Amino acid sequence: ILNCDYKTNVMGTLNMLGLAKRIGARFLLTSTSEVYGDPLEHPQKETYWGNVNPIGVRSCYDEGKRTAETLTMDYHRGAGVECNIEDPEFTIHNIHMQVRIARIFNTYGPRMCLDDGRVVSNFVAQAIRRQPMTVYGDGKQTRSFQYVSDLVDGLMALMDGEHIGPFNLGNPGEFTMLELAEVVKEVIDPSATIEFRANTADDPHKRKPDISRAKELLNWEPKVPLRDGLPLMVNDFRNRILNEDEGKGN
Ligand SMILES: O=c1ccn([C@@H]2O[C@H](COP(=O)(O)OP(=O)(O)O[C@H]3OC[C@@H](O)[C@H](O)[C@H]3O)[C@@H](O)[C@H]2O)c(=O)[nH]1
Repeated sequence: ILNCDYKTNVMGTLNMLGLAKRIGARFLLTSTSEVYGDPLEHPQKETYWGNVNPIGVRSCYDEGKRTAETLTMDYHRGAGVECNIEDPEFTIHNIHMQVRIARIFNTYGPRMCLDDGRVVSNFVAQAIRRQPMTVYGDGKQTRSFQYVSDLVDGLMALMDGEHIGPFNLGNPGEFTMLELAEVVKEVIDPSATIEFRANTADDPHKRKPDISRAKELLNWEPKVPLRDGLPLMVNDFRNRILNEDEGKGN
């Protein structure tokens, strides 16, 4: 049985590349900072090949996205070659597809799933519900959090521009999980508490995008720092959690 991540990222990408090739569409691959694995280079540039465990519990996602990048570049270079051996002329159509690749770093914002398990949505929902924020491991691992509207601007600049990528799309503002919990406390509830839990295997120790390439070639950089973006997400989460509670008759 194949893990869903692998099916989506490999077979899904292959199906969509085939469709894009058939209809002549420009193809956007929303790849991920996870292609860098537990990085030995910091911050991460697009030229870094990464440090991914090929047989670990996150491998289906990480390697699935890495394979998706490989397939996308192969289709771009014309590996989606079409030949017909029954054709006496034996014609070969070497089709070079228009592709774009974004490596998306941790992103947050309104309308995220309340319970998808990601750290920003977990901490915000927990603090609003007056539950302890669950910090995995020692909380000293870092991530760099991008507000959703910055990501959308970056993706549009990428699709409208002439460069293939890959491009890192992320906010270089880097926080430990303990620092993130402090910001959530400031914004939602100064009396919020934290609770330590075991971390998942192969969790990257640090992550921060080098966005020089996107700045130079896409003329893009994020505008919304965490302390400005978080309150916008909190309003939306408060409303939805309140509606949920009312729905239960609480
Ligand atoms: O409740 C939580 C959840 C998570 N964490 C920690 O927070 C960090 C970030 O975890 P997340 O699950 O939010 O995000 P990850 O960095 O693992 O992957 C994320 O970034 C790249 C995207 O492609 C992935 O889809 C996205 O989930 C990890 O170190 C994790 O251990 C907590 O401390 N508490």
